[in-house]
Amino acid sequence: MTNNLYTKDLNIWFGSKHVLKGIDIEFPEKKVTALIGPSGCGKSTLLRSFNRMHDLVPDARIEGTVSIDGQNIYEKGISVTDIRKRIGMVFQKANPFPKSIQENIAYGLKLNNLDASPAVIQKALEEVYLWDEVKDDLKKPATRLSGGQQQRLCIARAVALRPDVILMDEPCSALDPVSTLKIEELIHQLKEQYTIVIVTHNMQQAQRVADKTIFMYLGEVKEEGATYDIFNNPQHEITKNYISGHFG
Ligand SMILES: Nc1ncnc2c1ncn2[C@@H]1O[C@H](COP(=O)(O)OP(=O)(O)OP(=O)(O)O)[C@@H](O)[C@H]1O
Repeated sequence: MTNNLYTKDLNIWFGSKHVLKGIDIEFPEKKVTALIGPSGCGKSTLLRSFNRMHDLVPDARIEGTVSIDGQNIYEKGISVTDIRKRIGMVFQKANPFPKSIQENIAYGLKLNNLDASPAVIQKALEEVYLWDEVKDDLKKPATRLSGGQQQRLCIARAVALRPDVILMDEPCSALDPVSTLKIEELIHQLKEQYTIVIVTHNMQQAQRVADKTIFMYLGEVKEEGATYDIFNNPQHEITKNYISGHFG
């Protein structure tokens, strides 16, 4: 059985607005896939659908399949907590809980009845290269960390649950260039263990981090392929115009 993430004829509406139209895509395992496209084309809506973030949006309607490990995450009776354990999410703005650094990691572990021992917390912080920076401050509020450190803590929080997939919605857009570089290096390391899907407006970033790139336009997938090919040999005029910065 494969734990590949894929969608089949995925359609999403908000009220009468048809926001995602017949999305059929596959995310290669233990690779980074970038979702790019102009503002409002549906990148975040797609990303959020992968861990059922639209469940609480009253006028959202979802049809089609989002499959992980051969299982449709929208099937009746599936545990959303379990889905979110397997498909973690990191947001645009770091959102640590108003708790200590160690409690930020322990919280999700306890919620999922997993080992939340100091050794497990240390390992998660080491994986995001934060341990050395915070090991003497584990009981201090996470909100005292810098923006980049907070974002790495949020990634550690996701990693601690040993997910199959990590979703990242513009994870560097609020960060300075040095912190951005650290997150990009971290993404390179993390893909050895996790499938990563990243939404980014930054074309250089997509080229630096992504193995595969998907260009979306008006709620549809216009073009997809190896990142090098999308940026060096786009098949559609609209992709070419977008990646060369003619609109966005
Ligand atoms: N909860 C919601 N209710 C109604 N409409 C929504 C909702 N969320 C998103 N939309 C609409 O869906 C469309 C796609 O939005 P989405 O945020 O997915 O685009 P995006 O490509 O991620 O844009 P950006 O790059 O600006 O973040 C937009 O027209 C947006 O207004």
